[in-house]
Amino acid sequence: MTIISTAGLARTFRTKLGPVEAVRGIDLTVREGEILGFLGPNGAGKTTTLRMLTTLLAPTGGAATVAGHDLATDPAGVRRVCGYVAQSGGVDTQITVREELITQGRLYRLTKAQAAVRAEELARDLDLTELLDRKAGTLSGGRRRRLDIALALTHRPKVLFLDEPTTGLDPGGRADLWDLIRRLRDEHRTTVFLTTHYLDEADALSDRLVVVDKGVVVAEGTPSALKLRHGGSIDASLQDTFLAITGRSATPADAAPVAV
Ligand SMILES: Nc1ncnc2c1ncn2[C@@H]1O[C@H](COP(=O)(O)OP(=O)(O)OP(=O)(O)O)[C@@H](O)[C@H]1O
Repeated sequence: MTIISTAGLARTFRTKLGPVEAVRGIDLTVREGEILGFLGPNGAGKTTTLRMLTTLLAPTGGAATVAGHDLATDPAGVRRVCGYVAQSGGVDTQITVREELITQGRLYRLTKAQAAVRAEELARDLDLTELLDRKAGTLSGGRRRRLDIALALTHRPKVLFLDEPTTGLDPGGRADLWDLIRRLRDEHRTTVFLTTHYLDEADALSDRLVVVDKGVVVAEGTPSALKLRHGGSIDASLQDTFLAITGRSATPADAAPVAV
């Protein structure tokens, strides 16, 4: 079943130097319960698309629905079914993991008691139980990212949007996060829409890939299908395949070692 569908989704920014067509017309579908890897070179329009699909940014053209809710006419409905973890912000905070989780629950209008129960559930699901009474600011990068994901899952969204979730993590932290993302799909049937610059990550995690360049979709399919079609063979690397599709490398923000 289709859970996200976009048609000609577009966003032009007005700047002093003139209009910037960040997203020129994205047509894509995402199926319920899949992990979709959303790839593209720097500046291709990935974050802008994510921000539109999560209602943080209004489109200037086209249309989209998320779990049956129309972006333009029912943004509150879209927000109810989405969780969004933005690129790492490096937030340092003096409050505990438990307090962060409870505050988030309260923002979603849970009672104090419900928010406390939900905090425990989320901590259990995301292996944060031992850390509930630690100050959030003292967590390692990987644990902080797990907390960010826990916060985004407070209202049990059907779709989780992750913008470069493993950037800056060490190999162990990346591997843990991959396991977590797979578990969300397998145990909760959560649809995961993620962007990454790490092609090994996209290859290992994604059920399907959508490649964007200059604000439009330039290729889509399973990792194997894309390798066969664009890389020349099913054994081609995703690096070579990506290069064949876009003419550019995926230019990771830093050269992270491979997690397996
Ligand atoms: N608020 C803004 N005002 C003007 N231009 C913007 C704004 N936000 C993004 N852009 C431009 O839109 C284009 C797409 O940006 P976006 O951040 O969506 O790309 P991206 O694919 O996520 O890039 P990266 O991989 O580097 O994170 C870029 O040229 C960017 O400079």
